Amino acid sequence: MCPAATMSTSATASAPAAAIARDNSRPLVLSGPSGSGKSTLLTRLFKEFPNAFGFSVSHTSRSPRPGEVNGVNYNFVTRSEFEALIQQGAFIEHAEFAKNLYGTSVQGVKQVVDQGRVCVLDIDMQGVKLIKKTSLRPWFIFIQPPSMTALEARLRGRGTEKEEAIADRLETARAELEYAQQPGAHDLVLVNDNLDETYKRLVAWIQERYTI
Ligand SMILES: Nc1ncnc2c1ncn2[C@@H]1O[C@H](COP(=O)(O)OP(=O)(O)OP(=O)(O)O)[C@@H](O)[C@H]1O
Repeated sequence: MCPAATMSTSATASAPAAAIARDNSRPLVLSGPSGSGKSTLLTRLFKEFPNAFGFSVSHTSRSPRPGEVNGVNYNFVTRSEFEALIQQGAFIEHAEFAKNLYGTSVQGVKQVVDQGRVCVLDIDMQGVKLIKKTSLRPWFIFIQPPSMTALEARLRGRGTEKEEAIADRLETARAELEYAQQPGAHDLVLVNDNLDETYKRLVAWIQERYTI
């Protein structure tokens, strides 16, 4: 994997478009500290290109809530089915929350590709490390906050976390930023200072690699 290109709104470096084969079967992985702007950027992207992208449907062992549809909100399976899938190596990542298992499966990613969409994964650093062990060949984008101070301000400004959770997220962010410094960790590092500029650079980079 090539060293990541780092782009802030003032940088211009990018690989020549002609050198890269467009391949919509390659998943697009977005990672970055909580509060760095992943959801904001993805919301814009899905709105501008409504038919181009899709999220994979996760598996869960929890029961469906009223209105939830199997295969749409989640792939609902029993706990023993979930555990069998773990044994078969079906999951890129899985975790337990409130006594229920949740996971992202290789099959779930392939389903999105089969629907003719680019599969987008918004995952954390552990997920990035795990997906690298699969045969899915994703592109990796890291959304970097301009500074820890800015990240803290955004997390507070969002108003969705308690003070303790903010401290936890900042601690995790330090580890994620450190990992992102390693050569080959990501294909693109986007410093999200000016949102409009970051979004433009994200779209330009995606359009060099996918037909959307
Ligand atoms: N470039 C930017 N400048 C200023 N504020 C921004 C910018 N990008 C995003 N924000 C704001 O920062 C906050 C965090 O962004 P967002 O929720 O998209 O982060 P996230 O990376 O998806 O976090 P999480 O992983 O916790 O879901 C939001 O309130 C968003 O409006």
